[in-house]
Amino acid sequence: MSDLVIETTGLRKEFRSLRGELRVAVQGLDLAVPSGGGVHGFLGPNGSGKTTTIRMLLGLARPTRGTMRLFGQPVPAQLPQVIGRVGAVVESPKFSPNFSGRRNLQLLAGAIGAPTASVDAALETVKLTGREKDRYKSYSLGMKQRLAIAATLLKTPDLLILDEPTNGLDPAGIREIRETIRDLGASGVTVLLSSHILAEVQQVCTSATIIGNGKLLASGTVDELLGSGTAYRVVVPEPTAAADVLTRAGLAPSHVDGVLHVEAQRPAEITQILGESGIWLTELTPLRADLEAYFLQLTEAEELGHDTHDTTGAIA
Ligand SMILES: Nc1ncnc2c1ncn2[C@@H]1O[C@H](COP(=O)(O)OP(=O)(O)OP(=O)(O)O)[C@@H](O)[C@H]1O
Repeated sequence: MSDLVIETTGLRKEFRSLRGELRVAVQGLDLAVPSGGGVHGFLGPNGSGKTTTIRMLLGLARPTRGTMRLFGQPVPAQLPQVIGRVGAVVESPKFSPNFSGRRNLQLLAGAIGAPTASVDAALETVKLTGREKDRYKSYSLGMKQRLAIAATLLKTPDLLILDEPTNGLDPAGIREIRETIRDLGASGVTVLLSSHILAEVQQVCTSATIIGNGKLLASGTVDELLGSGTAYRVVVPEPTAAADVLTRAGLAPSHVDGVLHVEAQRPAEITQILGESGIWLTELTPLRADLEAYFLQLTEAEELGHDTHDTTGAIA
């Protein structure tokens, strides 16, 4: 039994333009999203292939090549077996503008055979309680987006796929959606959150996959992604002794006012080397401030190396 909710191997999608040109939206993508709840970021610049990947996973587009699994089941072949466990907001859902948010959800619940109680529970989860009796057309964009998420919750999904859910929202709307997504992830639902906004992934996600030009660039927990190959500020009681130990282990640090700056793949490398010599850290801080530098570094490298005839991505 696979412990991955989403798994793609060598996934590829080609489009042919009206002029007959080949456009490769997704190029051999291996995506692995672990089960067990939490929010997994699917991060990439505009046009990097996120929506196309999601559409293929949901059976809305056919892959050119590659395999996909949801809950260990091959899709699209077994999609009918697993789709009941998946909620998705890919494009704006069609709600009746003159009905209230609650009435819209009641109709939907009736159509899919969900219990009436699930409507109020879903409204509460997305914090629309209090506004649920207002007409849909009076809702702000953020409220409409939260109602769309509520609609997916009626069938209590194990996996929720949200494609750029904060697009077009004002700062208050963005904050509310992010809180809702974080709460859902914490409640045990696995959420795939596609985004081109680095700060969003950093704030909301526990793990992430970064893509550029339809290709995998990096994947891991947000901490791992931040900690990968970075420089650290290391404070120890005896910096000279610590510098000797680190130098002997191949991580020659530089001294800055009694503080060491050390390049390492992972922070654990530094703690282990020093700990084994009986040197205990007072402080260990990544010097790179956020995911942004890492993301730009990855996507710029990809942009420089990519074949312009074969890809269509651009740096956001
Ligand atoms: N139906 C289609 N026909 C032709 N090209 C397409 C089609 N759908 C997507 N593409 C192209 O594939 C590439 C990837 O698009 P996609 O929408 O998957 O990217 P994205 O990462 O979701 O971008 P965004 O953040 O802008 O939504 C783009 O260059 C897009 O123009």
